[in-house]
Amino acid sequence: MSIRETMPGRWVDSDDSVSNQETIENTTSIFRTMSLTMEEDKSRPPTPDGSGLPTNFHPIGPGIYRSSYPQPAHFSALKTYRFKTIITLAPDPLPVANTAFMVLTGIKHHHIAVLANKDPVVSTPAATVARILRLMLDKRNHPMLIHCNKGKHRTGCIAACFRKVTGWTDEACIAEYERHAAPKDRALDKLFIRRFEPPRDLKALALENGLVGGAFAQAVAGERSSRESERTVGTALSDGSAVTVG
Ligand SMILES: O=P(O)(O)O[C@H]1[C@@H](OP(=O)(O)O)[C@H](OP(=O)(O)O)[C@@H](OP(=O)(O)OP(=O)(O)O)[C@H](OP(=O)(O)O)[C@H]1OP(=O)(O)O
Repeated sequence: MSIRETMPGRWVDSDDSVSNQETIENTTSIFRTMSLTMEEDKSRPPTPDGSGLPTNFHPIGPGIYRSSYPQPAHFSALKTYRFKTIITLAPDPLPVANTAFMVLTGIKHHHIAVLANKDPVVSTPAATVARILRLMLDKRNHPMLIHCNKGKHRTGCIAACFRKVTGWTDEACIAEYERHAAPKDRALDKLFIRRFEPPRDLKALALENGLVGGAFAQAVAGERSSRESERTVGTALSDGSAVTVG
């Protein structure tokens, strides 16, 4: 069930929202009436761990988080993270409450639609992936939340591409994707991840911004260490070879 079906009548096209002060005041009042507690909001069951956060909320690394679609009931918990940026990968127009939440908390929003990998001949263009990764690799945008509808497939693919840019092996990227998408992990998602070729300029950005190794080191013990990741990405840049990580 898409997010749109769970919140009927609460959608406006993103360009209808917050176009002027009056709109902001209107949406703010709507937001205030709509901000439900976890108990009141039946649009999504309370987060299993009782954290008040969206389901599938996880850190990708210091300053970068991933999740399912935030609901009004999650806003108070999300506020504690003081996000500077939210990237929405689901194509539907934003709910009014989400727009008001971001306006009220001064969050910069990027709405960049990513396609589900359900048809072998249809996938998200490389330029779109690169645009999202460039935002993720810029620490001036952190702390950042990136989300889709369930926080499994589209977010999982983008997170895996981010990992590849930061030097992870294909196997480690796919293992992490599977951890979050199981039991509905998709073969076409994994093919998308394997086929993703990290652009050299994004590798340079990752290295420059300290997003290779360290706290962003590959999680799978016994495989490539964070130092090896740094070497891999660094070598790729110094000798100009196009490195396909993994
Ligand atoms: O298995 P299906 O093909 O029926 O998939 C359903 C739904 O499964 P469900 O009905 O058991 O909940 C998926 O949710 P899960 O697999 O994550 O549980 C959902 O994935 P999703 O929200 O995009 O996942 P994220 O990318 O946001 O992480 C998918 O949306 P699309 O991928 O956009 O097509 C839906 O397809 P449809 O109903 O045709 O729109």
